Amino acid sequence: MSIQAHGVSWSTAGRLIVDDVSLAITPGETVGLLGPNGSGKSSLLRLLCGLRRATEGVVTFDDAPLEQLSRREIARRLALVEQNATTDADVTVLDVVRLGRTPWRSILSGWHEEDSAAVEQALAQVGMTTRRHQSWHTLSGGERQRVHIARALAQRPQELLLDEPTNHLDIQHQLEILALVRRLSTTCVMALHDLNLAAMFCDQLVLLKEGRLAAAGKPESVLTSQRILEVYGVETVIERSPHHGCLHVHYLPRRDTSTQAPLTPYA
Ligand SMILES: Nc1ncnc2c1ncn2[C@@H]1O[C@H](COP(=O)(O)OP(=O)(O)OP(=O)(O)O)[C@@H](O)[C@H]1O
Repeated sequence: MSIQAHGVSWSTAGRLIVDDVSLAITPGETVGLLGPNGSGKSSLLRLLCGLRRATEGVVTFDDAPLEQLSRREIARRLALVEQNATTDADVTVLDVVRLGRTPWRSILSGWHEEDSAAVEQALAQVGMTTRRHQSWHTLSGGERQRVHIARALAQRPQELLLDEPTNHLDIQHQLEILALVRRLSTTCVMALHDLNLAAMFCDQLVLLKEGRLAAAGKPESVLTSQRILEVYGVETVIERSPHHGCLHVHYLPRRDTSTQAPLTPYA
């Protein structure tokens, strides 16, 4: 297994945020982390990469407890793309992507051909090659997101954790970034809100409800109408799309239970 969580819990300020979560992520898989707002997705991602220390349970990488790995070992093998990460420094796109090479360099080592190749490939993968000299502060939200992903890709990690990577992206770029993530041989775990995109681009899904694991497995076993109703309180009809072959979730308007009125449009 690549990453495993064994009965992981995290509490803060007397509140249990992540509650006894166990999961096993197979190398090379793309895993979607789903759940309503506040269900603990970001917190679990932070526990998986060691930014938070579990109050109970253990996270392992290739069966080694996370605590036994040095910061450098973790930084080399794992990259995290957080939501809304920003900087006050006056840096260019290239500067940000080059930061992805930091774990591979020491104070004494120079900048190598391999570092340049990784940076160029990452810029090309997110379609930002021609923007390399643009100031970070002048980028749109979606462009910043793509540059963050390029920084993570330049790191050439074994595991890539992404917190809502499609946030700020228009639909074309959402599809492009998720297709890119899916194509990578890197193990990817990403928090997502869009159930349809999760069904299209993930091998496995992990669904959280109030910090607990509600379901985990292939999209077909996790995304059922009954479960979506239990976890999100939303009625759905789920079918296999005749267009792309993946599950498609249709969200149904709320029924007016007081009048038993038929389904009405959201508007
Ligand atoms: N450092 C903290 N101190 C106090 N509460 C926290 C802290 N970090 C997270 N929480 C709380 O834990 C809960 C889970 O937060 P988290 O960000 O993990 O959820 P999420 O599923 O990623 O949510 P969203 O979909 O809205 O991004 C929230 O209620 C949040 O307010």
